[in-house]
Amino acid sequence: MPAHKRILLKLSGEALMGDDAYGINRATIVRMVQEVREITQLGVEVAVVIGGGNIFRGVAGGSVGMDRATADYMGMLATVMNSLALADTMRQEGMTARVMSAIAIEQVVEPYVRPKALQYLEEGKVVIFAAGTGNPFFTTDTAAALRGAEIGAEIVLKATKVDGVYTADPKKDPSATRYTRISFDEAITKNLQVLDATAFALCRDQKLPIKVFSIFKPGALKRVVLGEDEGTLVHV
Ligand SMILES: Nc1ncnc2c1ncn2[C@@H]1O[C@H](COP(=O)(O)OP(=O)(O)O)[C@@H](O)[C@H]1O
Ligand SMILES: O=c1ccn([C@@H]2O[C@H](COP(=O)(O)OP(=O)(O)O)[C@@H](O)[C@H]2O)c(=O)[nH]1
Repeated sequence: MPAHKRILLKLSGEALMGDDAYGINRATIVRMVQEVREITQLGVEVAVVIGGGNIFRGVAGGSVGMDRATADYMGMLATVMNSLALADTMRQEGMTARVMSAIAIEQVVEPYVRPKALQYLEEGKVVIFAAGTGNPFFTTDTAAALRGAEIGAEIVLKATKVDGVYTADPKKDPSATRYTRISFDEAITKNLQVLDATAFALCRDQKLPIKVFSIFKPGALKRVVLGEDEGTLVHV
């Protein structure tokens, strides 16, 4: 029995690269989609927000002198590309997915309309929210928190490059240890960077728990959905 009826899954854009230097690695995206298919087969309603860091990261453009807002719009367009790739891979794997964009780009994908998203979810379709929040200076983590709250998801699942929230950045501090659970307040006070502060604050205010787990570990998503011990739960 799944532990949740409706979830918001945040997939790292950067993880789509697999072992490549940039872009979308075919084997990686297929594997991710197959994992999502497994949880839809459990009867879980799945909405997805995907990042864009494998194609473009706004802060990187900003750091080389590009106007930050322009760079961020490029980042949002990168998430549209990833969303289209994800939806198409889902189609090839026998699933039905709908992409909805936060910025108007209607020849390409339909706009985000909340009641329509809810309808798709009730019909068992996977809904992929593209273009983040539609606003520069935000991240796709914040988009995941926002859409998660809007659609009444029971939890935000952040599938990322690390297998949970650590006492410090595990890539910089090898002695860091992983939390099994941590409260929002503690994570904010300790300034733990695995989700940005805006996303954290939004989830805390809305009492929307977050589970952080590895996107690279086969079977981890299913284990999370079944409520098994996996990753880190950030709770109220
Ligand atoms: N306390 C921490 N616990 C876990 N990861 C952390 C922590 N602080 C920083 N990080 C870093 O956060 C990164 C994941 O966050 P992020 O860059 O948002 O990834 P994503 O591509 O999923 O959006 C990890 O690669 C990790 O190095
Ligand atoms: O609401 C949003 C979501 C994303 N972005 C831009 O899109 C990029 C890609 O998203 P993100 O870095 O969150 O992707 P990920 O870390 O998952 O690869 C960000 O760097 C921002 O430049 C934005 O401006 N507003």
